[in-house]
Amino acid sequence: SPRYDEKKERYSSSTVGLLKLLELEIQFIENIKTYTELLSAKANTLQEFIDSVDRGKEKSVAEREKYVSNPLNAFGLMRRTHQDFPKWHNYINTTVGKEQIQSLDDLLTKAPDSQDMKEALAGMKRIETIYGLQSYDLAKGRLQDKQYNIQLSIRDCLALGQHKYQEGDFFRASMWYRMAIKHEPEPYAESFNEILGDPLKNLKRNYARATIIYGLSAGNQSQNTQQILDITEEAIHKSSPAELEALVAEFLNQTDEDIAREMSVSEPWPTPYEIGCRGGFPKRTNLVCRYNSTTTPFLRLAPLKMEEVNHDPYIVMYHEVLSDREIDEMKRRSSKMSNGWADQKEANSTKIRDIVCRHSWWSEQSTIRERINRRITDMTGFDFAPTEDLQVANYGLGTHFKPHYDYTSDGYETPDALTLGDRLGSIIFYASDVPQGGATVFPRNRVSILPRKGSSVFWFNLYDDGRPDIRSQHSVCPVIVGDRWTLTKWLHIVPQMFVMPCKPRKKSQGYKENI
Ligand SMILES: O=C(O)CCC(=O)C(=O)O
Ligand SMILES: [Fe+2]
Repeated sequence: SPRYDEKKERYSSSTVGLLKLLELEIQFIENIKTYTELLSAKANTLQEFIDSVDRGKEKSVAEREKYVSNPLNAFGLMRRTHQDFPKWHNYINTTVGKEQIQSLDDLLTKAPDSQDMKEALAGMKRIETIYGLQSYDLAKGRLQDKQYNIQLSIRDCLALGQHKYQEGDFFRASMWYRMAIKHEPEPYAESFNEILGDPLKNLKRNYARATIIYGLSAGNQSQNTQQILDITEEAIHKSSPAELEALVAEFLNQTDEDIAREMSVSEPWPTPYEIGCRGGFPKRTNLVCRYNSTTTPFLRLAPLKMEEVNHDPYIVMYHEVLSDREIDEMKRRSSKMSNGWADQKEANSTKIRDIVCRHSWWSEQSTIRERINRRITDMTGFDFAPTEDLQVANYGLGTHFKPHYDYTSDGYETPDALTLGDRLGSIIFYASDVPQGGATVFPRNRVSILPRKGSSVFWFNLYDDGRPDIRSQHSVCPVIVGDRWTLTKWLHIVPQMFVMPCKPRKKSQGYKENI
């Protein structure tokens, strides 16, 4: 596959990008609307011409003879065919809406490329698998316990099925083909299929194929995938169209729920990360909320609302620490965003990278940035220059951050690491609410935090003696519904030398050597 083009506009990985894509579609349709109006105007004019010279009345030879026998008719006929015909011919030959066609050409160059489409498919797959959602719910606008008045089209279901098939996920491929088959006919299918292709072509065959492959591989671990593909191909090849039709009818006779349950028996158990994303961690009862008025002298005047999230390792939230005005300004100052990768180690690989979100460094000097940096010092007691950069992130379609560690020994190349040392602590400000999905999960501590606009979460990545604490592993669950914005600050160890006492490490902390 082609190398990733870093400079190309990415739409799928952030709501900022998706808004640009929506704008692109609006402009595309606007141009077609104008083009269609011009096309209708031309057709109207031609209809007026037809009406003005309607020759329908002179049907028989006798009538025609009578018509041309009159000099007034004969002269008119001569003049029209000599003078007017070439002009009508010219008119017909003129291209309608040249300007609009040019604009459509230009807009097409900005359309998402295949990488962008792959990222969107990967995002949809994350929403489906990490939350354990069913295709029949997704297809009908049901996301978890919320029903939306949105339906996927036949072509949407088909594209999702084809993606799963290519990925070798035959269970979900089969389910999505099934959704496409069961989809009610779409309006204008006859004319649209001429242009877009018929989505039902070979669909039943592909449904049967995916279902058989899944059935064979679920019940038979001894054969390899290629053997199973060959056996399936032979079986399908041998079946008559009527036999294939009967087989599909048999599958379709079962309910979606039954067939999904039957087929999902060999699906793996959810991982702790997935359980956290699904809200499956037990509720905590031994935690308190209080006002923090001790970290810095300033806080004695303006205490912060603090909520304990976890005692060991220490994870804490602060509420009402970022105002709407600050959020607006933060967004205004972060227009140029680039893709982040969930797996930095594969940064040079040509295969599709796991997109996190779009982010940018807020590196321009501003009083508001200094104010937020000072607030971080108030919250954490950490010392650093109030002119340090902050990172802004915006998530998109099913984008996520898989479980990782913020300390540099996990392979993150940070330019600051050499001068500032490792990332001792991390603080995330939530700059938006996220209605569904997008939790920050600490799988090893069974902690799941739902983003709340204006709140922040703070934790340590290292033990007191500076060694990595694997319990700080955390992740961002895929966003299902919402516009997730965050502001991140990594707190480095070197500037803390005079603030943090260097305590010996406790043996009881489950410390693991060199991970
Ligand atoms: O946004 C979040 O909740 C966490 C982000 C994160 O882990 C990171 O940027 O390193
Ligand atoms: Fe992180």
